[in-house]
Amino acid sequence: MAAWLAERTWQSPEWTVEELVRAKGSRTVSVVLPALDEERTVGGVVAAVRPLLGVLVDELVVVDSGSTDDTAAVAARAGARVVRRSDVLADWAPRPGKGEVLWRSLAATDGDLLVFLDSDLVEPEPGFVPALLGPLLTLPDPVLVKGFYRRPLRLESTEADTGGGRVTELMARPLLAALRPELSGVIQPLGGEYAARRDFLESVPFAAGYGVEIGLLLDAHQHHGLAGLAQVNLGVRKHRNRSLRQLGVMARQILGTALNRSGWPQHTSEFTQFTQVAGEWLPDVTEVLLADRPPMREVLVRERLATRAP
Ligand SMILES: O=c1ccn([C@@H]2O[C@H](COP(=O)(O)OP(=O)(O)O[C@H]3O[C@H](CO)[C@@H](O)[C@H](O)[C@H]3O)[C@@H](O)[C@H]2O)c(=O)[nH]1
Ligand SMILES: O=C(O)[C@H](O)COP(=O)(O)O
Repeated sequence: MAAWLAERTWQSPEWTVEELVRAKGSRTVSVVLPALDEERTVGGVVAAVRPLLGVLVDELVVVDSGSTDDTAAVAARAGARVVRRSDVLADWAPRPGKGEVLWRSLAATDGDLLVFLDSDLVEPEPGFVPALLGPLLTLPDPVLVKGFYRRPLRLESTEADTGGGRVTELMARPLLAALRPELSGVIQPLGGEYAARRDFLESVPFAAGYGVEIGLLLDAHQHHGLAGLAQVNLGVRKHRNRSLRQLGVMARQILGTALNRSGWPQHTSEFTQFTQVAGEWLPDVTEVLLADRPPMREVLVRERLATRAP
């Protein structure tokens, strides 16, 4: 792990866009933003990537996860192509959650490399995309490049605040240390800003909901070893923070995916939390979906066969 950390961690990524365009050659890049009700922030994230379109980036797609606000219109106005989750894979009824739209994005785009960025980022940096692409474009072995950053807990936090990433620090990193200690050098295992090779992404299952990042990390390591992973410093990341209660459900989903990848299969789970109503503590049960979607390569082969059938 120490050797990987030294060799595959870029503390100050310095690739220029020109260098990366040269290294890219004939390969293509799709940038994908999953979005559920992000009308306030999605335009800013699209605007941060838009200047790279036609230069380093070949397509910029917002995959809408069933928003009921103005996310799709705002994203389109800012210059992204908007894909609704029901626009692709018509035979697969959409499921809720982030993993579902990332999985569908593989069928909605055709870049050789994909970059995922969350659309709730506040003050996103234009340098995120070039930095994430650097290791994929300049080295032969990485298949997955994770971003890392300082994470303030609140948008209004001071410069020194590092209190964010509660699920990351209190669950995901301890869990990896127990289940897959080789991955202890990954600074932000859950981060939503990462880049990957399409051939890798199409070869693995996609976990439901918020399990998708830990699933991809564990699978990249399982199939490609530490050499398949890299991480780059993206500076500071601010986002819309969720409540502790919402993070509890997220943590259950991430735990389910990690256990699925470790020989304890789980497909759904009832997760009970408690709320105090008029002095009484009442249970509140959430059905947590833990089932994976199959590798997209298999799905596309089946789709092609179906369209060829008489
Ligand atoms: O059903 C959903 C839920 C979320 N999102 C989008 O996914 C992104 C991240 O979702 P968010 O709820 O903001 O997650 P975080 O609280 O930021 O959780 C962190 O940890 C998660 C678990 O690894 C990752 O999925 C996130 O990217 C990462 O930022 C945002 O753009 C959302 O709009 C969807 O598209 N569909
Ligand atoms: O990545 C995480 O740990 C969760 O998104 C929570 O992040 P926060 O504590 O910064 O809200």
